[in-house]
Amino acid sequence: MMGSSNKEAVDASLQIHKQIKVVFVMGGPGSGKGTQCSKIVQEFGYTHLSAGDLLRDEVKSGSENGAMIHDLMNEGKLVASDVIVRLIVKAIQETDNDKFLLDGFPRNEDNLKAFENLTKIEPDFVLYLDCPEEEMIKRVLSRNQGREDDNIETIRKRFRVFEESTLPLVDYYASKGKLRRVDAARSVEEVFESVRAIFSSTEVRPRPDRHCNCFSFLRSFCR
Ligand SMILES: Nc1ncnc2c1ncn2[C@@H]1O[C@H](COP(=O)(O)OP(=O)(O)OP(=O)(O)O)[C@@H](O)[C@H]1O
Ligand SMILES: Nc1ccn([C@H]2C[C@H](O)[C@@H](COP(=O)(O)O)O2)c(=O)n1
Ligand SMILES: [Mg+2]
Repeated sequence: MMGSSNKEAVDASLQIHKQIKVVFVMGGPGSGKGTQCSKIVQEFGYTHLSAGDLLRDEVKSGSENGAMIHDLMNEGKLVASDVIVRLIVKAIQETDNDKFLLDGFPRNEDNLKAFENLTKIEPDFVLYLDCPEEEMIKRVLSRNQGREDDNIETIRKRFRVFEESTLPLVDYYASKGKLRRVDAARSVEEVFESVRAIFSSTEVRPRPDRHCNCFSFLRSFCR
């Protein structure tokens, strides 16, 4: 066991010392979080951090937590908050970008508290991909990405965890006015139309007319 002062020192070294913008991307298993995040990355330049992928990479790396993470994921259960939060913070520290999509995080209140305690970061907003369970089950069962937890028994458990632990957080962000809900039961492109509108409205864009005027003034001055 790590002594408490030693643990505080490790926590301090994990703090994020840069101004960053974070968007939480929430939705049930198979709602399309990963799919939409890839498109947001292409169009808006975010870095995509999938909590599930970070855990799967940790299992593959053969780390001391790997076996424990593997077993929990295959039972459809959640991994301890400090484990996933440390992986997310490390990934943010190692990335030279200032805006991040946290896909599949937070999954419960304890995840959120651990993240807030360590980083003091509040999400700009929360994107929620709202999809009926039958559609999500259909998508996950035909995903074919070799995920061990994509079997009907584990999927059912993942849905129960989503309903019991994650949906209350969705309601919490709705009550704070931070939730951006999208109907995810449409085609990938239709869903992205709605997602694009949300991200476009939050981007601070340079005012091109002012820049153009400034450059044309400089050009005429140098002639
Ligand atoms: N709008 C959509 N319509 C039809 N299929 C979709 C749509 N969005 C994603 N899919 C497909 O559904 C499957 C699940 O999508 P994706 O992996 O993006 O979901 P996810 O929310 O990240 O799931 P998980 O929480 O299990 O990681 C993939 O095979 C993907 O290609
Ligand atoms: N905050 C998190 C995120 C994910 N997990 C575990 C449990 C999930 O079933 C699994 C796969 O996640 P997905 O790729 O479906 O987003 O990872 C967790 O314990 N805590
Ligand atoms: Mg995913």
